[in-house]
Amino acid sequence: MKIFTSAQIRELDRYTIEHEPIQSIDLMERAASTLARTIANTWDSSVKVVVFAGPGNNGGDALAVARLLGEQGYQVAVFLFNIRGRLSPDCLINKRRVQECKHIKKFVEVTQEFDPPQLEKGMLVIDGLFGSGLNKPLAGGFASLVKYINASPAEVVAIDMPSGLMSEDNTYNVSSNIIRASVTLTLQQPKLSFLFPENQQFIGRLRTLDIRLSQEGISKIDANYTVIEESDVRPLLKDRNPFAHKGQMGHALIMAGSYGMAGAAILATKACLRAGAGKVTVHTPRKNCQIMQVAVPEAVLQLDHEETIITEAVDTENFQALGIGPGIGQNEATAIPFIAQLRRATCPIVADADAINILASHRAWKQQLPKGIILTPHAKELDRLEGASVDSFERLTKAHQLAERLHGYVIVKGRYTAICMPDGHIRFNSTGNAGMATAGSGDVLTGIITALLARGYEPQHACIVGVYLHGLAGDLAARDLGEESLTASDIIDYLPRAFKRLKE
Ligand SMILES: NC(=O)C1=CN([C@@H]2O[C@H](COP(=O)(O)OP(=O)(O)OC[C@H]3O[C@@H](n4cnc5c(N)ncnc54)[C@H](O)[C@@H]3O)[C@@H](O)[C@H]2O)[C@@H](O)CC1
Ligand SMILES: Nc1ncnc2c1ncn2[C@@H]1O[C@H](COP(=O)(O)OP(=O)(O)O)[C@@H](O)[C@H]1O
Ligand SMILES: [K+]
Repeated sequence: MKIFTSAQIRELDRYTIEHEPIQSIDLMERAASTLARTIANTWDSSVKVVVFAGPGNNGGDALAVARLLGEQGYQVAVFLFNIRGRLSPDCLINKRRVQECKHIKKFVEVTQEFDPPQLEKGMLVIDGLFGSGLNKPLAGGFASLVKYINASPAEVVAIDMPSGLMSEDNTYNVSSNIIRASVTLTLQQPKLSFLFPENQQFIGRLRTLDIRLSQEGISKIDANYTVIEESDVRPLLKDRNPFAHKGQMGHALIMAGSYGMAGAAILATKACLRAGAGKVTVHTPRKNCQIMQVAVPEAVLQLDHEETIITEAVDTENFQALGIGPGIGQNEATAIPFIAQLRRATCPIVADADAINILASHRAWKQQLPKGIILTPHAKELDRLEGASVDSFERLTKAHQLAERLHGYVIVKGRYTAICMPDGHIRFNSTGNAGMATAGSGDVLTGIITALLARGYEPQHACIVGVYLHGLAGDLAARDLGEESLTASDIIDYLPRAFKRLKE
């Protein structure tokens, strides 16, 4: 699914109007009837409704919703904010329709002074002040109105977007000037800012309503952001040749673990085997020998000559992929061979966890990374690597610039893990759940992506399939076990079911 910017939403609007063809006022009516139907399905006509409409098309939608609810017997009071004496053409038409509607008993057009209505518990506020046309954060009277609504005990339904929230960049926004909705009814497609954790407080429960914008327009407009869906992943999966032998299924090298962190090596290695690699060799400190042999008997051990940390760079000619970093620590005696290893590797690489922390404390090394490298930081690791960010948008921007600079892939892990591609595209994962917020989940992802690279997946496909499968395994595990008790090992245990589901 594509995520469009506000400029692209306007373009898609225009495309639909021109090619369906449909009058823009009728498109607004179509959106409004979908909105009104959804509201009526949740709140019956005993609820008192207060509609706040702005001067643009978001306000136009809200006015049309007010009229439609009025016609269905809801008691609706409408406040239209027309401070500059300028309404969008469709907002103006809907203002007249509301004025003519005998079911709307209270209609106030605010041009200067505003005497706010009493908002009580049990009332429903419809927020139609601003949507995707907001061009700067709210201030002044609108900011005061937002604060007033937020302070009230009434429930708030936002049309398209909570007013005050920008579609993409909220870096310089003021959170107290943004509507906190309990439900957001967004039109056609979620907006980029909805994917960020800090914005969930504004959005509440999100519902995406299909208002039948042109499918042809949607496919023609090239989006920089997309959400990965199952239908994107299925065609990427490789078959296993019935005559396959393990030598053809990819030999992966995992460099992981230090004494006390053998678990990271175990999780990455097990996940790598479960994700289909033909053979997995683990390079790990000597002291991990016994535990590795017991925990993952399928893996081949390559022991470092040091007891407790990794201190060697090794030949990768016999391997088709290298996964490096989980639990390796940040000792300088590990850091030096680590960068040597990256320079020396002849196969695709996934670098995670301490690998990223080492790079963060040796900034100059970032220029020496091989092209096509896959980095898998969580938000904090990315902050260490690229400097602190004030919000997710800024962090995503930095990740995407890093991917372009490195000609590599930067996977920022989280609820909607973002894969930043070297060509500037960003693909968001849709699978996964809060049960996966548990130590070791990231090590499992490293193992999975390493296996896919070893199997011969193109790096971009290994990233897409890897994050999707990882989240899907987590979702299938959570369905059976619940989120609370989920462990990283459960994600590995459910990988077979995730593959099976995608291959069915
Ligand atoms: N393709 C779609 O998704 C459709 C969108 N529609 C609606 O149209 C909306 C977008 O309409 P518009 O482009 O008219 O934009 P909005 O209605 O979101 O806002 C634009 C108006 O707000 C003013 N404005 C912007 N920022 C401001 C600020 N910081 N302070 C004060 N005033 C500010 C602008 O000058 C303009 O008058 C969507 O959010 C949606 O509700 C629907 O009508 C139907 C189709
Ligand atoms: N709330 C969540 N929703 C979806 N996925 C999540 C959530 N929390 C964590 N995950 C996933 O779990 C993994 C956690 O990785 P990471 O933070 O590196 O953990 P660790 O360092 O403990 O292994 C990531 O792939 C992330 O996307
Ligand atoms: K709104």
